[in-house]
Amino acid sequence: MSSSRRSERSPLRSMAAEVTCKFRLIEGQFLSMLLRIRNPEKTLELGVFTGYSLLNTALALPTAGKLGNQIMGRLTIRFQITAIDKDREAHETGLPFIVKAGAEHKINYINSNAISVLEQMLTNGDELFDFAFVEADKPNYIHYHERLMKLVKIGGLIAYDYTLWYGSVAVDEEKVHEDLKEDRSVIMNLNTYLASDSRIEISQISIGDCVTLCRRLIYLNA
Ligand SMILES: C[S@@+](CC[C@H](N)C(=O)[O-])C[C@H]1O[C@@H](n2cnc3c(N)ncnc32)[C@H](O)[C@@H]1O
Repeated sequence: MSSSRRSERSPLRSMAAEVTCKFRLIEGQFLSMLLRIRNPEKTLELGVFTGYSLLNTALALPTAGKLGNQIMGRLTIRFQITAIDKDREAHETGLPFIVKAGAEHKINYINSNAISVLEQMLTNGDELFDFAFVEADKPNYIHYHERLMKLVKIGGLIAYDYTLWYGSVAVDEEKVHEDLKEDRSVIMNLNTYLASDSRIEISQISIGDCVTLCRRLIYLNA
């Protein structure tokens, strides 16, 4: 892209950045409120980046029980959030803020590809989660969903972020910016998939760029 084209687009980009910040703030408040209402013990986050939603989650979780049980005289830490991301550098950038907020001990950060960690959890038969927040690579959302259907408790919640994809899913394709087109079609497929999945009930919350909440029902399709 030429420098003149770049500078032409910069006001739009800075406006988009400002809108995104506002989205994120409102979404963070929503996430905190949801967690305080649900009071989950064990949560999962796919896609941490610098940890904005992770910090919101950590601060919303109850303090009681953050340190686990006394087992044979030893204090074992029961992590309440398992947070997975392949970008360690981003996590390390945000980590000082998590430490400053006194929330680090609630987090079990795993630097890895999310699918392989979920597969490992299924193989190990790990304890199920009460809540999962998904904001990693959009093309894998459907693959995450299939695994989360087995890793989140019946009655537990899965939240998928960005399910309006900057509003593009509601706009004719020819009017959509080139940069958004690929993930728009991925998100449209996901939305159709979730809407027809009888193992869950869903609610698309028009907050930030939309969060789809899925409550796991009885596992119908064995
Ligand atoms: C939009 S950011 C997440 C934002 C974060 N939840 C927040 O509140 O700031 C997406 C993150 O997903 C991570 N990611 C993308 N694909 C992934 C994968 N296959 N496995 C693990 N992490 C992945 C990226 O490294 C990136 O940090």
